[in-house]
Amino acid sequence: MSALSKSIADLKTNDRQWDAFSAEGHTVVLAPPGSGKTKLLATRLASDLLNKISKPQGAACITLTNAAADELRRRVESLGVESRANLFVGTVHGFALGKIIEPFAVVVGRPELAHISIASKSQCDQAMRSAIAEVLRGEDTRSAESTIKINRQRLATDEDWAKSGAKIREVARRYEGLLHEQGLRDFPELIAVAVEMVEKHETIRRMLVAQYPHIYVDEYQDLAPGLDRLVKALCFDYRVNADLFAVGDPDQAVFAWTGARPELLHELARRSEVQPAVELEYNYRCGEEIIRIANLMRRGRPPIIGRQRHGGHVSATRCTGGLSDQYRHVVEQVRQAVFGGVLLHEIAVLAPQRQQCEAVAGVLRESGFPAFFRGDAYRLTVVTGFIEACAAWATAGRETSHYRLGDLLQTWRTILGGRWTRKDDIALTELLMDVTDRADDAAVAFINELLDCGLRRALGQVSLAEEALEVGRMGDALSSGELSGLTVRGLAERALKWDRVEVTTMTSSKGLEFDVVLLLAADEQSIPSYLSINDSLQLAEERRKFYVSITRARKEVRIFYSGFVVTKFGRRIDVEPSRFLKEIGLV
Ligand SMILES: Nc1ncnc2c1ncn2[C@@H]1O[C@H](COP(=O)(O)OP(=O)(O)OP(=O)(O)O)[C@@H](O)[C@H]1O
Repeated sequence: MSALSKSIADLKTNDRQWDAFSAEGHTVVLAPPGSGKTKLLATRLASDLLNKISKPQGAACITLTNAAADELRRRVESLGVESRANLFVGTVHGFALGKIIEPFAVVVGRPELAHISIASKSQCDQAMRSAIAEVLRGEDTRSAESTIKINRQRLATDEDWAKSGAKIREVARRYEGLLHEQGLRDFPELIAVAVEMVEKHETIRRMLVAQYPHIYVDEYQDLAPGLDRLVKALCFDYRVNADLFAVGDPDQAVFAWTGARPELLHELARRSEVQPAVELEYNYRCGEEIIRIANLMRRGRPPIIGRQRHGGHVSATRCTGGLSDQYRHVVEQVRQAVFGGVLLHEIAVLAPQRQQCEAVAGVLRESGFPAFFRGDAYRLTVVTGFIEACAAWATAGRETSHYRLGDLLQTWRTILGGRWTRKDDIALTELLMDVTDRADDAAVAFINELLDCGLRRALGQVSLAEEALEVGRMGDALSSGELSGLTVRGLAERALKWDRVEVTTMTSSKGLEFDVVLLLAADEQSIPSYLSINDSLQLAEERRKFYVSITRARKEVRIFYSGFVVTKFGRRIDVEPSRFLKEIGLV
């Protein structure tokens, strides 16, 4: 039996997955945690590419992150699908830049957009500060930046801007003007430009739909309104129409700060052109007790039903000595889990704040348990992940690094795209062999060598502008930022996925799964954050983060709280345990 037939046979054992897999027309799948959403999406995409979509047509599959795109690509390949020219699997930014702006900028009379430089975060911050100072001289500037950010991410209409006040709009215009004067644009503007190009020009819609007659979207609830507008323009236009297959879960929406709104998925599911939504019900990940607890948070929504895993454990422990006491309890739990046979990388420590993640990772390491917190110095993307993997292959021992040269060269060719020649493979291989003896050199020098080896040329493609920005952040972090001084060996360690406890913020735990989840700081004002308590939308997001966090575990969830929090000014405030702990009956 082929891998694809086996995967299809698995879906047949689950009526709802099978309904979604075999649905015709626009399809929306609501998929609670661990319900096989990724398996369903990969199997459907692979099956459509092999049986339904004949070359030269292809498909566009939009994911939330580059890491998710990578995982999906890997799964689709493992199901026997070869890559083809018109197969796009990537983020909405990648689609907007590489498939809309780059090819059609000249067609719509905006040739300047065919060669864009993306502003870095510090350039954006600087432009925003200057715009606010120029336009709002002496006025109240407190909420200006956040209002402008959210309006731009949400592609605000004239009416929305009018509600924010004329001055705010003027600041936004000045901000964009300041970036343009330096030949720069930021991502919200590029998404807005791409949406406008698609909405205004039927020719562009026709050409996109001809290339990508099937559009697949993963994690719809977390993708901002720009993607929603693109989907509507490409799938619900009465003249040209791509077929939509969208999966997501409004209950797991945790990216509101990017402008995403879970209601967009509900609205999509209610559209008359869309088949009645298929709601998956089985959970293949969590033990029964974890599912029971998760169902307490589903508030009237159909319960999820456990499949495969018995048992499960969820508990809350009060650590009266505050966070440091909670860290000690984490160390003890890790010790017990390891003693019980759990592998280190099957243990995750989750915390609401980045600083707490850094601190607990430090305490674990001091106690002799390798622990890793990725942090936000740069994001893990195809190219930054490739750079780390190259360092791992070159220094961690080729046999033990878990990376294969063949796979690295495959990614190298994908990154170089049409610019790849055989010489590039030779150059990369020679560089990696050479670095083997220089594991203690600065990682930043290694990145410069990779850039000289052909990576710089590749990153000049407009479609890789997002990657170029992230590699720039990586370089900055390694040369003068929080990772400065890191060696190639240190960089390699970041790529390893085994033999260490994973420490992550609650938000970044999205999409991951572990045997044991240890959740810190479950006190009021911390979970939910004091900043969200008076805002119902933010509070709902905090609740979803908690729900996402506990549903990462297969076997065990242990939650810690202290009965007090310490403010950033060092003041102790006595508080109740998190309201979510009360909601699930643990306190
Ligand atoms: N029909 C099925 N039969 C057997 N196993 C399945 C089936 N569907 C899913 N699984 C397994 O369930 C596990 C979870 O699936 P998957 O990773 O696709 O979940 P998910 O819905 O994407 O999770 P989340 O959204 O919470 O990250 C995987 O190990 C997958 O192989």
